[in-house]
Amino acid sequence: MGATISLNAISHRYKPGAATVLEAIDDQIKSGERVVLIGRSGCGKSTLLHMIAGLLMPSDGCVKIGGRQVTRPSAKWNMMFQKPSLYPWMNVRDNVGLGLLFAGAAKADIGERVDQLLEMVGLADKSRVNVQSLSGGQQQRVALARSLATRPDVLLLDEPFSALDAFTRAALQQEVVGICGEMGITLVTVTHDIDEAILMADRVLIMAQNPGRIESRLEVGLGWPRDPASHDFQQRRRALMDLFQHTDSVTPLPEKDRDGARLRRVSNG
Ligand SMILES: Nc1ncnc2c1ncn2[C@@H]1O[C@H](COP(=O)(O)OP(=O)(O)OP(=O)(O)O)[C@@H](O)[C@H]1O
Repeated sequence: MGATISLNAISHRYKPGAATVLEAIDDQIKSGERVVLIGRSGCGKSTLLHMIAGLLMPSDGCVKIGGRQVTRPSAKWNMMFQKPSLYPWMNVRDNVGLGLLFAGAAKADIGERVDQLLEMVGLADKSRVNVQSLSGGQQQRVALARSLATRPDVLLLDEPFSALDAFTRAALQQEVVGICGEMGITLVTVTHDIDEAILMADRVLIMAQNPGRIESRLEVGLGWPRDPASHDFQQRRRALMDLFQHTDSVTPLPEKDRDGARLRRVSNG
């Protein structure tokens, strides 16, 4: 499993004559690679992720997955959002199995696959529980299991852990990276968080805004699992912070954002 993703000369305006949101985006993501898109709010990260998911077509250029142009969503490239968007009237296992049901899988196969997935995400004992009675982190695990059910080649995450507490977030970051590694899934994650980027990426694409573009790239070059307290992790974190600050300095920021940027720089050392 896994598939290459090529971003070919992508530019985008939401309407003819409107501002250019993305300009000349080019990148080749290898099969099984874990890539993080990072950048300031509004630089076009989600727009680009929606294009990879086939939810939005670029004005110019194209996305290819496994060499084929993406023109629509598919169960082979699944997207997970900040809010898990589960069906509140269903229990855990029915939510997880829904994609397989739509894909026409046999009931027995669905049951077996759902059991495996619930085991994988640590929710085997919650199988018959209604999803509304789960914590935010548990609901995200259900969404993760549902995303993995159709054995996707590509998993796309749009800030999926930002609403969770720090401990749950750290556990899920490591789990997702580990599961995608085991299954060979190509993983693209959007985040604002420098630590999350170093924790989850083989390679980080740093985006600048006005118009949105890839300003620089960082090969993280650390093994798995990663220890945020280690010297090497902290060294990569600083390298990414430097690139991020450089990107800020070449991008004129709106006045209202400047204090926030300065504060973040101070607090991140
Ligand atoms: N449906 C839309 N119609 C028109 N403009 C849009 C639409 N969606 C996003 N935009 C604009 O495109 C730009 C990029 O938005 P996008 O959500 O991709 O950025 P982002 O980097 O993901 O931001 P954030 O980190 O805040 O989620 C912004 O200026 C936004 O206002």
